[in-house]
Amino acid sequence: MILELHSPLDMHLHLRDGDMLKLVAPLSSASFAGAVVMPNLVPPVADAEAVQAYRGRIMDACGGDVFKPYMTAFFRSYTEKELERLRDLVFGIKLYPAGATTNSEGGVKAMKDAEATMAMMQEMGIPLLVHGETHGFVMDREAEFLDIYRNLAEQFPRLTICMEHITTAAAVRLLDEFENLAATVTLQHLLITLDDVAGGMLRPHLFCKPIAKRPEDREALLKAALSGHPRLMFGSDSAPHPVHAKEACGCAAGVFTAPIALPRLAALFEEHDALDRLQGFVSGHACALYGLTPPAKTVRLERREMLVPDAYEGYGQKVVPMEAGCVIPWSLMQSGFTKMT
Ligand SMILES: NC(=O)N[C@@H](CC(=O)O)C(=O)O
Ligand SMILES: [Zn+2]
Ligand SMILES: [Zn+2]
Repeated sequence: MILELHSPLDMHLHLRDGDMLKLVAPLSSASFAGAVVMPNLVPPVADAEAVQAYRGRIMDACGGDVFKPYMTAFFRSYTEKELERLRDLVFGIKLYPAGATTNSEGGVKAMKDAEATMAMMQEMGIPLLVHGETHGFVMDREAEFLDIYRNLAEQFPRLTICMEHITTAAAVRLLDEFENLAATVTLQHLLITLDDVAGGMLRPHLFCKPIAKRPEDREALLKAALSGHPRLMFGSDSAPHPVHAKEACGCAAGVFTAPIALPRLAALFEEHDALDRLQGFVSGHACALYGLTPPAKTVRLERREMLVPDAYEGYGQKVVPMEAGCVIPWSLMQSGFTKMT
């Protein structure tokens, strides 16, 4: 059986930089027609020059693959002039609460400091993407942030606000309270709970932020994704860290899923008789919501077993994927169609 996906998009992707970028970019450009690339580099991508330079490095790393990076800038207080330059260069601006996750120390310390920039973004039609976590108890950080989302959605009704990588049933419910809220959900949060991360031996390659939550949260996320919720999109949040940073006492937060994302999503949606909803989840909803016209790219999957490598290595980097060593019943078909001829 062959499944064709038209212009699949990853709406939340970390490509990193340097040698790691060279290793992981082709693993995304092989599967997707484009991706929303996160700006949390060191230093963060926080001005027009940095956005343009990073885009160039990403395109070089993707080789000849048909792949459109939808760039983002790291949220800070921008002047109107800076935003006017950025709006033609970025898909959106990504807000990190200071210290909430990887490379977010330079993020927003108090939401009130962010309001002036958000008001201008609303007028300019620049989407706001948010890592929605407080600094509370680790299992409550997203739930506590929902009031902030509610206030922002009310204060800026014409601003599209994307709740990135939602992990709770409460966030799914909030999605239906405001038309200007959207959300991405990762592969891992449709599959695992905190029990998979820490219920037995601690599994560093399943640790990410926001942390995986309870079974009822996973069920709510899965139900919304399988039902084709029009404002819920796939965003892998594929977040590669070198194996020594994951298999460590202080384990970096991030799950690396880019190479298995589409085959594993096909298996999941097939398991729930929802394969017909996959196209919308990985492309249609995002295109409709944001008015995107991604490059035409047909990605073919076939029902042939894929053995997930123990690691991906190259350019002096080594990254362990989720489900390393496991068998997925779907595979990406190798086809020349995805290369620029
Ligand atoms: N999700 C993660 O656990 N980590 C991401 C950052 C982020 O998306 O929060 C990363 O860049 O490593
Ligand atoms: Zn995040
Ligand atoms: Zn992320």
